[in-house]
Amino acid sequence: MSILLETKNLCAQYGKVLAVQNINLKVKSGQVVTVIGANGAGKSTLLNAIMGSLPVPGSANGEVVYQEHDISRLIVEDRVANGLCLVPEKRELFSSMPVEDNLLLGGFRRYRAREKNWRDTLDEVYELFPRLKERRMQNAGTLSGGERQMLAVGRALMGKPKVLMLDEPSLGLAPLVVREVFHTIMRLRENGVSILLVEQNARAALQVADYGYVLEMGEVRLEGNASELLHDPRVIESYLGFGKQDN
Ligand SMILES: Nc1ncnc2c1ncn2[C@@H]1O[C@H](COP(=O)(O)OP(=O)(O)OP(=O)(O)O)[C@@H](O)[C@H]1O
Repeated sequence: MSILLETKNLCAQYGKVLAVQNINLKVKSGQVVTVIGANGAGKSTLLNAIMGSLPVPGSANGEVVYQEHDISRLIVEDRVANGLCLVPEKRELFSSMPVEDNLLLGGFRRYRAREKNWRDTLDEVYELFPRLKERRMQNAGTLSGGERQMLAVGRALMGKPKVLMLDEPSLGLAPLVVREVFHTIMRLRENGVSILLVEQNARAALQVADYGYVLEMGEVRLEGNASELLHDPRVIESYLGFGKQDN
């Protein structure tokens, strides 16, 4: 399996505060890789550093290597054009616009690049999320939490990303909807999308992932095959809870 995305000694800071340091992470083609960790561990910062979307440009150093090219100096738009896409924790939908317009905006870059058949992806997204098709004329701001999450993922898929980065996709969702979200992640993987998944719901994340990293205070403390991490006493004690089933 070839390495699609890799970080080499990636660091990011806010002013003088180092929020993530020396992260060496790999996403191989077709894999789901998860980064788990407590509040404030640096998970979102890591995704933003990979995407080039930190609040202050240039506040990351180290390398982001994508398909063997160092992309760490590219602006966000160019990283998107290369095939990276981030669904941020806040989803950032256009609330006063209908579902379908939000989705079409996700394909705007491909439209502008005169990519043929870019609109066909809309049917693929509707096939994956029939609920969005039913609600395609409804304003995004009136959707339920789970539907908003589907729309955020659907909009990202309209750009045909090769690596989809998801920041806490299960946040604030009811257990049944969380299950649906993780089911979707498995379906995306079957469709050939590689996924970098940041989650506080460690158990569910490790259950769908191939490989995992445990982030503590900005540093990788543990890494390994997800199935091994699920049984690692340190992970169980700190992130899974004694005998606790999240879903
Ligand atoms: N814009 C910012 N300015 C200053 N400090 C920030 C900023 N964003 C995040 N931080 C700090 O960086 C650290 C890492 O935050 P980050 O949001 O990456 O953690 P996280 O693991 O994603 O947490 P959570 O699970 O709560 O979302 C925290 O101490 C946070 O307070």
